[in-house]
Amino acid sequence: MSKLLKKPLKLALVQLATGSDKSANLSRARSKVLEATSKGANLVVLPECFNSPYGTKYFPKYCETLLPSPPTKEQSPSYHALSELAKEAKTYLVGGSIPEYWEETKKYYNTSLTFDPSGKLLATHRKVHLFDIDIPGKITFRESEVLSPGNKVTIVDLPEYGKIAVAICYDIRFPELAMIAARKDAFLSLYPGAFNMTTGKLHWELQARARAVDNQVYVGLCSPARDMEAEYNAWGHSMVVDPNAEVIAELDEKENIVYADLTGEKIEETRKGIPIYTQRRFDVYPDVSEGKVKYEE
Ligand SMILES: NC(=O)CCC(=O)C(=O)O
Repeated sequence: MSKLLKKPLKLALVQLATGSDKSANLSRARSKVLEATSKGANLVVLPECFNSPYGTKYFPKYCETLLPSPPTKEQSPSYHALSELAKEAKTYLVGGSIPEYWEETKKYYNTSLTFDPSGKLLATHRKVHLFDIDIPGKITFRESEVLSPGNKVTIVDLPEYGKIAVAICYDIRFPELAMIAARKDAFLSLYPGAFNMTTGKLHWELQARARAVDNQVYVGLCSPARDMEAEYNAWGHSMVVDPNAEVIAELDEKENIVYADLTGEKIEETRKGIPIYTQRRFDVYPDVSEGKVKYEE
């Protein structure tokens, strides 16, 4: 038996078609998550900003209050919809992300909630690296105009399976998060994410495969479906990459669900063949998972 992934796990990534109607987004997410679990999924993932359009002007309009936890239904309909759905579908559920407003600090965050099959909240990840880029003539985006960053690495223990890491979209460009999680025995790094038509083509698959090959873990990227009528056109192409950095499941840009069967044996086999795990030279460079790291485990 593998120490990292104790038994096989069926992962499902829901590439949801999202729109401007929050309650329609929530009910569409419900039907897709139930579809995924009817096909045997044990862990289901929704995309970044699954309950709203993606864009800085939408964060204040669609935000919900999560603290103090648990919020009331009025404060966060999405929290309750996700919790009830995880329980109804009897699945671990990484609820993509939603815009959060924290009254105490008057700050907005891009926040992901993970629930267990009893509907209990297991973890909260606030996007650590905000998506601020400027590629002239292609795309300019500044999440930091509205959002504040989160401040910790999120590792979630799924007791029957093992540990997973959750981060959000642009976080994938910072290899430290996945590396730290892998060194702390996570078998999978998950990124609800909405890359775009410029950087999606360039870097979406590359980033997924890079995090997998660096750490010899599974990686899952879950995008919204592409909507060419929306202001922000998501790349789509939700995918699962194995510990050997091979893309084992991938969608095109349309709404759909992608599945992959993850095993501990695949991780062990990869690490045995190319044993970077025992070849690291912490006498030459520091281990980024040691020292000053802020975690939520
Ligand atoms: N929502 C995001 O963080 C987008 C990140 C992105 O497109 C990138 O290129 O990175």
